[in-house]
Amino acid sequence: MMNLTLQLSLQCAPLHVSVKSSTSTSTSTATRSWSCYASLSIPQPSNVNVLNGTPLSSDRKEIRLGLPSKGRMSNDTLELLKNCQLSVKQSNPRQYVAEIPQLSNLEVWFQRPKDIVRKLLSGDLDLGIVGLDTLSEYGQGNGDLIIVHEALEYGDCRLSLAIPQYGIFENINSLEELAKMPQWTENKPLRVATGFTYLGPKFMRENGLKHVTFSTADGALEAAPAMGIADAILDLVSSGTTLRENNLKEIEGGTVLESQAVLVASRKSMVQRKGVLETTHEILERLEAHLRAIGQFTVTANMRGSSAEEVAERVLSQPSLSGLQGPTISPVFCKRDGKVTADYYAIVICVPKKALYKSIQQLRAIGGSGVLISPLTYIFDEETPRWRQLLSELGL
Ligand SMILES: Nc1ncnc2c1ncn2[C@@H]1O[C@H](COP(=O)(O)OP(=O)(O)OP(=O)(O)O)[C@@H](O)[C@H]1O
Ligand SMILES: O=P(O)(O)OC[C@H]1O[C@H](OP(=O)(O)OP(=O)(O)O)[C@H](O)[C@@H]1O
Ligand SMILES: [Mg+2]
Repeated sequence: MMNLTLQLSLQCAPLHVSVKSSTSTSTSTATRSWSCYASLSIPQPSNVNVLNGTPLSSDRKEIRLGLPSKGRMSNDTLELLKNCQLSVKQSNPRQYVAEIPQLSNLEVWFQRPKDIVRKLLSGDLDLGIVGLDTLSEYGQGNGDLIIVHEALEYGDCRLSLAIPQYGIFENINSLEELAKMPQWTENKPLRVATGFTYLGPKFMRENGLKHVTFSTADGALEAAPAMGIADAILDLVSSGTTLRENNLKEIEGGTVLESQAVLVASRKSMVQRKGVLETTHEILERLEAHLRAIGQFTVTANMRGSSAEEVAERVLSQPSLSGLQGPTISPVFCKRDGKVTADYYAIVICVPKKALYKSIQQLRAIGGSGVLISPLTYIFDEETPRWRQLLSELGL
C-alpha cells in the first residue's frame, strides 16, 4: 500500500490552515498544513491512477450539456428549460442521458452538480447548469470555465459563516469581532466545519483570520457546533431556518458569496468544438428572452387624444409608462355620422410586474381606460449584451 495524495490545486498564497475529516473528532488526528495546496492523504493500492474523466483530446462529435441529476436544482432546471421551449426528453428518471429535440446534436447528461464542474474541466462536458457556489468551489477560478448567464433566477442562497448564538459567541456579531477573540491561538484555532474546503480557507485568508482549522462533512453541518466538533460552520443558507433551528447565527462580513443557478461553458469547447458556440448562443438567447419576459406584463389601454404624438407625450410624461422602447400607439378607428375617425388610441407597453399597480394609477391619471393586462412569454432583443460579452471574452 502507498499513499495517494489528492492535490486540490489552489491558486493562493501560503495559508496555514488544516483540513481533516469530521468523522475523526479526536484532536490527535494527524492534520496537514495547507501551503498553497491541500493534501488529503488516502491509502490506496499501488499503481492506481485516478483520472477524472477522459483526456481533453476526446474526438466526440456530440455537444454535451450537464444538468443536475438530483437535489433541489434538478426540477427547477428542467422547468426553466421547458419554459424556454427546450424540454428535456428523458424516457426514464434513472437514465442519465437524454436529449432536447429542439437542439440537434446535443446530449444532456445528468450529473451531480460538482461532477458537472469537474467534467467541464476534463472536457467531458461542454456546457452545464449549476449553482455559483458549486462552480466557485470546484472550478477554483479556472480560466476555462466561462459563466455565460450569471442569473438564472433560481437556487438562490448564500455561502455564509455561522456561529452559535450562545456561550462565548453571545456578543459576537461580526467577522471582525470573531477574528479578535482571544480564544483562537496557533494551538487552539477556530474550528470550522464546511463542505467548501477551497472557498473556506480562501475566505479566511482574504479576511486575515490566522488561526483557523477546517473539518469537512457532506451534510447536516449545522449540528457540528452543538456536537462539539466545530466552533463555526461555513454552509449554504437560504431562508435561515436551519441555522435558527440549531441556535446558530450569521455575522456581519461573514458572507462568502451570493449564489444562484448559472449557465457555464468550457472556453476550450466553445473555441474548438464544432457547433458549441452556436448552441451556446441559442440557449443563451432563449434563456434571456424567457427571463426578461417573466418580470413583465403587457399592458394595453385606450386613451382619448387628438393625435398619436399627443397621446405619446402624455404617456411618456409618466415615469412608469415608458415600456421597453417607448409605447406603441395605434389609432382605434370608428365610424361616426358615416365618417371614419380616430379619436381614441390604443397604447401597448411592457411594465415590470413589481410596478404594475403604480403603472395603472399613472395610466388612469392621464385618461387611460379599459386597461388589459396579459402575461409576456418571451422578449427577444436584437442582440443580447451577454452574447457580446461572451464573444469578447473569447477574443472573437
Ligand atoms: N437551502 C437552499 N436553498 C436554495 N438553494 C440551495 C439551498 N441549498 C443548496 N442550494 C443550491 O442548490 C445546489 C444543490 O444543492 P443540493 O443540496 O440539492 O445538492 P448538493 O448539496 O450538491 O448534493 P447533496 O446535498 O445531495 O450532497 C447548491 O449547490 C446550491 O446552489
Ligand atoms: O437556510 P435554509 O432555507 O434552512 O437552507 C439551508 C440548508 O439547505 C442546505 O441543506 P440541504 O437541504 O441541501 O441538505 P443537505 O445538507 O443534505 O445538503 C444547506 O446545506 C443548509 O443546511
Ligand atoms: Mg445540499
